[in-house]
Amino acid sequence: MSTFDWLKGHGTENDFVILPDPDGSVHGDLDAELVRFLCDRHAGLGADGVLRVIEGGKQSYVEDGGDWFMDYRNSDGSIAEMCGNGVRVFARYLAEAGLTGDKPVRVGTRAGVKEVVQNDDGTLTVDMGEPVLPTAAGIVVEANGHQWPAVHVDMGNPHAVAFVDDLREPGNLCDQPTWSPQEAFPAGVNLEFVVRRGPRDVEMRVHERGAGETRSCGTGTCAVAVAAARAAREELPVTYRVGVPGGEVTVTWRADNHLELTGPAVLHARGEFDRAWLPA
Ligand SMILES: N[C@@H](CCC[C@H](N)C(=O)O)C(=O)O
Repeated sequence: MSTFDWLKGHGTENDFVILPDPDGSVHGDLDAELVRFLCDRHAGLGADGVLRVIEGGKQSYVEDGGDWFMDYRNSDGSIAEMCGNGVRVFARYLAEAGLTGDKPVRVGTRAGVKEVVQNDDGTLTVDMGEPVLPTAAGIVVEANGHQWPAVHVDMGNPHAVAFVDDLREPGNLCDQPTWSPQEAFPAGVNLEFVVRRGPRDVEMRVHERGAGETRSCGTGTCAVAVAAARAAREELPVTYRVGVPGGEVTVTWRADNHLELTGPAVLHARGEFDRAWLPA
């Protein structure tokens, strides 16, 4: 097929191109070059990542694809296990396309199945599962001539959380911040820089693996809430407000050790793309 449908959506301004592909036949294995082109903010549609929508039973990437499988790609074409803002936008798309009912939708990801519910106030809540805190200590993150100790939190995808005095300290984040030891994150890492604003209230910036600085990162907000709650020796359950450049979300670390992420998700454009427009 030379043309295909696309939509755009965002969650706290972490933005995505959505590619409906119910039986997986429109995009095959999804070419990394096509992803890079679609995400290009000058020559393409512009986005932090791509959410391909495949029926759970029609994909072959994971054992349990849920009701619908979210095939997530970063803007550089790389594959990521999970995306906390993306999964809400994904569920919003399913609802607006009439593909789900009132029940929670089970979204398959490379980091397991995530249940998403729509709330009466228009937000969506995702059960993000349990955080993993690898014991490795001594991780140091460096950006803009500053160094900070960082906490490793795995949310299905890898995060390093650094508490800073001022969110301006990491600079413009155009360059990839570095970390050591390198072996701590052999597959790369998402880096969060955080300040405390008050009790259970934090603000962050993020440099995403495979995308650069973005205006929000849902898995990153969960990693930050975990790092902040542990540092404050909070008892579970505990809820954090996490501010990001593109808005705010809430993260509840439940007594059963699961994290619940609640935030907005909107669709804001749609169209048809002709493969003939791809650069030769
Ligand atoms: N923006 C996402 C995370 C997307 C994947 C990430 N860049 C990675 O490579 O792990 C979110 O909202 O969680």
